[in-house]
Amino acid sequence: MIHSTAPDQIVLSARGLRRTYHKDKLAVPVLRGVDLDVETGKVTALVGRSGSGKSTLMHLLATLDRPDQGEIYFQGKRIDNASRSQRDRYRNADVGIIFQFYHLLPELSAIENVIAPAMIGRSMWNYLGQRRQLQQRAEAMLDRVGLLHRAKHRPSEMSGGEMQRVAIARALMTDPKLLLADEPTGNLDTETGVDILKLLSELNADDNLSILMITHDDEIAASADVCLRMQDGLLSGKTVPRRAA
Ligand SMILES: Nc1ncnc2c1ncn2[C@@H]1O[C@H](COP(=O)(O)OP(=O)(O)OP(=O)(O)O)[C@@H](O)[C@H]1O
Repeated sequence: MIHSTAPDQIVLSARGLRRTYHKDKLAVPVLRGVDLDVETGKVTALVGRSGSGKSTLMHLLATLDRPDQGEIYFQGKRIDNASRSQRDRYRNADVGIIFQFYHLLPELSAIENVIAPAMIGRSMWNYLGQRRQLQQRAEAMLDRVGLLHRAKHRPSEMSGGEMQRVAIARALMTDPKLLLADEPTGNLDTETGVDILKLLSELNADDNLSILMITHDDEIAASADVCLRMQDGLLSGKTVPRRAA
């Protein structure tokens, strides 16, 4: 165990996670027994050299992939072996997920992209009944990320920073407790990256949103509350003082 924090102060935890990829009869053990505690209300950075398994771990934590061994708990409840519908609920509502390359749908406007995941699993009638509420919520989230004026723009008409803001607004639609971010500034210039980090920091401070963020950037890692390092398929962690903005 990395921290000796009380369970209600841990939003997400993992014990003994193992994941081995198999390619051309070759076994590539990537995670060799990862223990992890993500503290509630904190920004946690996940660092490590390229290929060390950060994205593999993030995929397991997001239930986009399953571990070969080990357990994952969200707010004390086991999720890695939960039913498909429980895992869908966790992935679609309990956590928000953002990626380096935004993963927006190119044919949809910003606001349609923000609303789109809310349509998954709803019948058309159910969606139509709640359309006004979803629209209002999406507008509020776009406003929260400073992008309401771009609501009708498509991704091709937006900058990288703007697209990442749309992705963040989309992730916030369900009022998640935890944001999982895989290199959220990795595709942005330094200045835009700083703006996105400021926004994430505000969401953490104002809305008590817990954040787990993969980063290659030492400065970003140093600005987090906790920094976890992936090395040789295992995690080591330390708490760092958050630098004054
Ligand atoms: N589907 C897969 N099949 C086989 N090997 C894979 C697969 N996905 C990842 N790997 C291998 O697993 C290792 C870890 O990959 P992963 O993407 O988790 O690393 P990372 O730390 O996120 O790297 P980066 O910082 O470059 O994004 C790498 O050696 C990669 O080649």
